[in-house]
Amino acid sequence: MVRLDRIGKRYGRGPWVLRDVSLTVAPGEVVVASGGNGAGKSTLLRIAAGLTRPTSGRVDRPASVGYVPERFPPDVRLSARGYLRHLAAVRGVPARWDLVEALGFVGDPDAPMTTLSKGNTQKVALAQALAARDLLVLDEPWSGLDAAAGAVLADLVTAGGVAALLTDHHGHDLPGAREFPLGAARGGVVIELDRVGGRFDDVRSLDGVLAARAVGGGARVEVEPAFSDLVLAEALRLGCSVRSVRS
Ligand SMILES: Nc1ncnc2c1ncn2[C@@H]1O[C@H](COP(=O)(O)OP(=O)(O)OP(=O)(O)O)[C@@H](O)[C@H]1O
Repeated sequence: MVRLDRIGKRYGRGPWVLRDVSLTVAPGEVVVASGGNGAGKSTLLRIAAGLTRPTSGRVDRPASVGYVPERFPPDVRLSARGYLRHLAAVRGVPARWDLVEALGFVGDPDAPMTTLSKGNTQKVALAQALAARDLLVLDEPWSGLDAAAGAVLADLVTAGGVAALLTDHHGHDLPGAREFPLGAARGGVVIELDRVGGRFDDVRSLDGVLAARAVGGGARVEVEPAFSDLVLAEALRLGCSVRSVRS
């Protein structure tokens, strides 16, 4: 499990990005950090993974942590197989090429990573992280994945039994996942919708939507308070029904 206790973070003398944030993610639990752009989600994940030091507060993290950054470093010269082997050796975990295959990798495993497509690069990055034994920290892990790989990833994250902390701008449906709102989303209005179905992307892209998550056939949407009437009206116009509104 990972425990963040009253974490604060500011970069240099800049404003506080995180203040007094406490979060525990237990084994088998999936937590999705949510909030608008700049709310501090990636910062929180980097702190949880041990890549950024908090300015205040304390972090207890387990030994075996897998991390996927929002953007894959562009200068990795290794092949896909070489990269996986290298990171597995560094982290003391097995090199799980089977996970790369499960995600539907297409390409030459021995070609340089720089020649792979974005989605196939992401599959290799995910596979090295998913080999971790205790904690997964995944920043926008669906980025670049096709629908089939995205569904496999959702299964791997929820069935793994390890603690998982992630971000997901696209609001994938992850059964049992808990949301952890940050920044502006804390003051947002939460609207729960039914009968969203295939119109999820239309709802998510409405003006004023800070975060949106598919839940079954519906959605949970966090909205800037000034836009809540507009979002409600547009959601109804799209054919959704409103289950609840909370501010
Ligand atoms: N290395 C850095 N140096 C200075 N400021 C930074 C650094 N990294 C992040 N920040 C600032 O911290 C704030 C939070 O950034 P962060 O990337 O954690 O937000 P986020 O919620 O992940 O945003 P997004 O949804 O846009 O990815 C932003 O104002 C950002 O400019």
